[in-house]
Amino acid sequence: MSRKMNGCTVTNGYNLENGPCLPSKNGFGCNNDHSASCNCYKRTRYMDIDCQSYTYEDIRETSGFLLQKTKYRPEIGIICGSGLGSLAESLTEKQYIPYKEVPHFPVSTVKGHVGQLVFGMLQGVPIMCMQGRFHYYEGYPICKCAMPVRVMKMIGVNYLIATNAAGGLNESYNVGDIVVIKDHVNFMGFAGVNPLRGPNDERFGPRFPAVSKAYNAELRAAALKIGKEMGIQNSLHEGVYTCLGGPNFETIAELAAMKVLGIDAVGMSTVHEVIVACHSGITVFAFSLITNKCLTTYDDDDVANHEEVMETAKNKEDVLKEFVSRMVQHIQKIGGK
Ligand SMILES: O=P(O)(O)O[C@H]1O[C@H](CO)[C@@H](O)[C@H]1O
Ligand SMILES: Nc1nc2[nH]cnc2c(=O)[nH]1
Repeated sequence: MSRKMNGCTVTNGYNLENGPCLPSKNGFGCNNDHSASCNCYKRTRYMDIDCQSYTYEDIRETSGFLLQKTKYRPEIGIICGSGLGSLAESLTEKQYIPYKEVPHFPVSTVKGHVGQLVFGMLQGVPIMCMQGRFHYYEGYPICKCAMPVRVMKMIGVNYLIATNAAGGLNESYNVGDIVVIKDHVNFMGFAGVNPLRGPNDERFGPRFPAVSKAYNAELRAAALKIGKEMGIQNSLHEGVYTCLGGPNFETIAELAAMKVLGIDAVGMSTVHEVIVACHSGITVFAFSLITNKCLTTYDDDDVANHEEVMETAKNKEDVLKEFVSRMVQHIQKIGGK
């Protein structure tokens, strides 16, 4: 059945003359060029849900809302990992904005992720902090999990500190250690699950971004120096992180395979955020707290569990607050406001 929609002749949702055509959910229609910036291209049925990302205008609406709500103009953003929400509590003059009040924002569904933005000051520096992140296993498309990073960028953030809880696969790691991430293996990306999949709006960044230097070398070196100054150098490492889709923890065979690939820490987050940060020109520093040792033999009695993850995070909150606070001080020194 054919009818006119947004200036296109549409048959069963498809514009047979010019390609697929549907109105966007906002009611903005096709502008007939069917380019990546055309709403009909972005909101069409031929594209699967993982590609139906937020438009530039959506992100502008979200950041505009936040800029109106807060007096802060942060250049540094922090994402708190599982059980690491207390990092936001070290900010002073805090302003909380629950995700559910922010236009287009997903909401947190995981224990240990409060689900609010915290604006405030740390070391005299304005900070935007996510107390709760989004994971693929929660059911959000991966581009939506990474969407807040684009919002950060539009607000003026140039440095991202991404934190996470992870299983230690490297045998030299102990529970409670910190791993400065020097690189990642994007397993989900191997299967095409990538936050940049879908039409690319060049205003966000290039179609084919390089990510081989995603984890800033200068900040990594600074982190190791700060670790020494804090006297925690024996429990501080540099390593390779990977994100699996979750929500189940790994099998013994999966962990054995990952070990061969040189992976040191295993989690279910961060990689999508780092890719989007890199795409938009944000400088990244990321670290894992090793909340549990990956169990790599069949005769281990234990099994991985989220309670242990949360408990370890709680036990390490003071040292992590100090570590992050010193990193912020360093970033401010080298250029972040
Ligand atoms: O990566 P963050 O959010 O720190 O959380 C990690 O801890 C949870 C599992 O206990 C998973 O969500 C995993 O990704
Ligand atoms: N995938 C994964 N995520 C984690 N988050 C915290 N610990 C773990 C773990 O052992 N595996």
